[in-house]
Amino acid sequence: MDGIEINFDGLIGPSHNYAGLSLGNVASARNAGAVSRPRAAALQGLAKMRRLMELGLPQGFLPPPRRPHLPTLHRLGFGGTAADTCAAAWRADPGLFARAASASAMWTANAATVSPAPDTADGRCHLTVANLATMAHRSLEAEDTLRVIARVFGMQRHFAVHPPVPASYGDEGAANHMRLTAGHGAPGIELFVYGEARPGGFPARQDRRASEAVARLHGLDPARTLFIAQSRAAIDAGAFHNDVVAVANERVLLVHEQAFADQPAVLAEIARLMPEAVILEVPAAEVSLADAIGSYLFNSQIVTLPTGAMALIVPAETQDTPAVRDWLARSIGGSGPIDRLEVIDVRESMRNGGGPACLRLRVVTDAVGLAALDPAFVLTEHRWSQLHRLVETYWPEAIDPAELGHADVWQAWGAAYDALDAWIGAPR
Ligand SMILES: N=C(N)NCCC[C@H](NC(=O)CCC(=O)O)C(=O)O
Repeated sequence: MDGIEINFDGLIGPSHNYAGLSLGNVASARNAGAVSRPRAAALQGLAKMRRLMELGLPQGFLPPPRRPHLPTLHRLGFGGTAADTCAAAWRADPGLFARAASASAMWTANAATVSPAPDTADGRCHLTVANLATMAHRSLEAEDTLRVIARVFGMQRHFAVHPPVPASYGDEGAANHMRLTAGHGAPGIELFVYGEARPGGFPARQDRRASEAVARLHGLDPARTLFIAQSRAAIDAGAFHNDVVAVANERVLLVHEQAFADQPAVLAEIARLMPEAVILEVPAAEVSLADAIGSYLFNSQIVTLPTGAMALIVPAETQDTPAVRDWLARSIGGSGPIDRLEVIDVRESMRNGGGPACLRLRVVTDAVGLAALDPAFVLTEHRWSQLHRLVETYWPEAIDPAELGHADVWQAWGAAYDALDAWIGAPR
């Protein structure tokens, strides 16, 4: 198969705010209560998509679901019109309203787990939507995500879309999944990283049983599938997803020395299964876990450019952290496997713990599969400009979380979703 990777970035929604909802995510906790800038946030996300398009890569987007999530507020006993429901929920419990209003679906690395066709038993690309069951605000995403993923990947000859695994087994999607392969279109090995909770420690958000279920649903070869325990040190330092301490692309694995519980055994097993793998292990002595997590070095995208060269798309925060900046200067380019560095600004998302890699769901397909995608969600230069204009027109400039439930705030979001729906062209 001639493998092509397309990234689907989450369009950052008009309700983007800092509510401090994610225990174990240090950036979310640190910025709780700060004023957010939804328009700037969405424009930063769009600029990242544009940069990847300029690098010659296909790019898609997934739209933000409507917030506040009225069905949840109704199920929680708030009723009447939308205005009544929101007013009552905000009055009764602002924290609960904030959960229903979060724009967290922007982090599409948590939308689904994707196994490309060369790895699966039936030769189709399989996607399992994540249940995101561990965090209340994120668990609201699955229903809408399933609907939009089923629409984008509706062509069943090429894609198989699975609903989330039962919520008793937390699944956070591609953020805890990596694939190593000689080339996108060749069979690969798939690595699922799960966490184990420590009493008193931060929550482990990926259940091993959920990962095993996804591997079964996708028809993966057990001999080419690894289930890897995340290190507790990483979880407790704030690596609430594996993609905060590791990232892979084709034959390259970039990983912090303290990412996995039994790292030497894991790396040996990877080398045994895939001798051509190139493992770039960053020693803790050079970049501490705290610096890795603070700068989001590993939440970078590694992409293969049309020339075959690889680029590392890093957040600007990596340049503010001396140990990380120096490691990048030493390690990228030259004789290493990653040829160039692209620094991008997604600071609004970063302040909620979402870097470049969190904002995208990568899907490997081929030219025929690419043509089968719903074109409403694939960007051309023209469609990117239209989306940019729409965000400039409708997205609010700032949100103070202390005012989240005020009617004028959430009503403005409604106008933005209506405009977006009209532009996309059909109900989602
Ligand atoms: N690593 C990946 N792939 N994704 C990042 C997700 C960030 C998200 N932050 C939040 O949900 C914070 C929302 C708030 O506090 O307002 C989370 O913790 O689930």
